[in-house]
Amino acid sequence: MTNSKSVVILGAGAWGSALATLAKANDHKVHIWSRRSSRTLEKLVEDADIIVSAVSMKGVRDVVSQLQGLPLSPEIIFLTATKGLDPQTTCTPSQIWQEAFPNHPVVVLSGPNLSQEIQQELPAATVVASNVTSAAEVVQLVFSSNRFRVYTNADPLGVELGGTLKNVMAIAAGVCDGLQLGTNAKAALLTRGLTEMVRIGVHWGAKQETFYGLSGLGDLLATGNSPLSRNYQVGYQLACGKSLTEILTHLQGTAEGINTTKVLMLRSKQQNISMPITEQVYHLLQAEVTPRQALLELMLRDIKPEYNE
Ligand SMILES: NC(=O)C1=CN([C@@H]2O[C@H](COP(=O)(O)OP(=O)(O)OC[C@H]3O[C@@H](n4cnc5c(N)ncnc54)[C@H](O)[C@@H]3O)[C@@H](O)[C@H]2O)C=CC1
Ligand SMILES: O=C(CO)COP(=O)(O)O
Repeated sequence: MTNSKSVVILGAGAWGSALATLAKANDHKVHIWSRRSSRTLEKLVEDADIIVSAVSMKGVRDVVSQLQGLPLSPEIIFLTATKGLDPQTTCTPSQIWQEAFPNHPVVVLSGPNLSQEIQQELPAATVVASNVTSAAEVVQLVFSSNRFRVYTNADPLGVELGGTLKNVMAIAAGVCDGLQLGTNAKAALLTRGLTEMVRIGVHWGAKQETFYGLSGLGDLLATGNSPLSRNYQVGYQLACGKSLTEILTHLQGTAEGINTTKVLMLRSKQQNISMPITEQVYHLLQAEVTPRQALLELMLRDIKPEYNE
């Protein structure tokens, strides 16, 4: 197949494996690399067309610096699928990739994509976003199929922040369900959660409308309503009385929302952005409030108009 691409996926976790399945099903040559791989990164990326980063946030700087020392073809497209924020700089993963590889196109992939459903071959849709449209279109072709519908978007920051900020709201949604607060409360939480995501995202330079698409609202609905989401599980189990340490001992994989909440708190304080839900999730994760106290704090805030806060 002439359009077959060589795709190297960094990270053999749940998401890296699911992305590998999708690209392989389209007859692309796929190699997965992990810290435990026997093949060296240098050998693997030799003929790569696309390097996909599907490591968790804590591994991003590490893999970036490993690649920086290697001779890479100038044609290589970097695709980042990590949903997190750098604790040191508050940068997004794509900003880290772009800074390290300024002459390569960087594409962001994000959407309502619970990996277990994708591995079960259930249908899903996602977004690939880049400042370089042609690179986003190459990635779109690599992953599109009759069970994975891929849209392009020209707002990489908005697409990336949609998938990242929603993890904090997914923790809150898990709390809401764990406390059995009902459908009205859940609808209110997700709607006000989206408002909060838009507020911070737009302040950081993303486009408002991006948050109403698949990577914002779409992912918020998926993870805020699914026990398959690790972030939702953290919130749900906190509401059931477990400690964060206990939850993390048994959790399969990474719940990025925990780190993201801390980074958001730091940045929103510096920039004076109001983020009441994120703030309560933060206090809850620090064990400074109980789930019920966090709920009361939110319900008893000053009353105000729905918009123009
Ligand atoms: N699982 C899912 O449904 C989805 C996950 N994501 C995002 O993808 C990222 C990865 O998630 P999962 O695969 O689910 O997590 P996971 O915990 O299953 O896997 C994380 C991977 O990162 C690797 N890693 C961590 N630190 C590293 C380092 N220093 N060097 C090399 N590799 C390192 C781990 O070895 C592991 O392979 C997260 O940011 C997550 O938010 C995005 C969409 C869907
Ligand atoms: O981002 C995801 C689905 O789109 C995965 O959510 P969790 O990381 O909470 O499992």
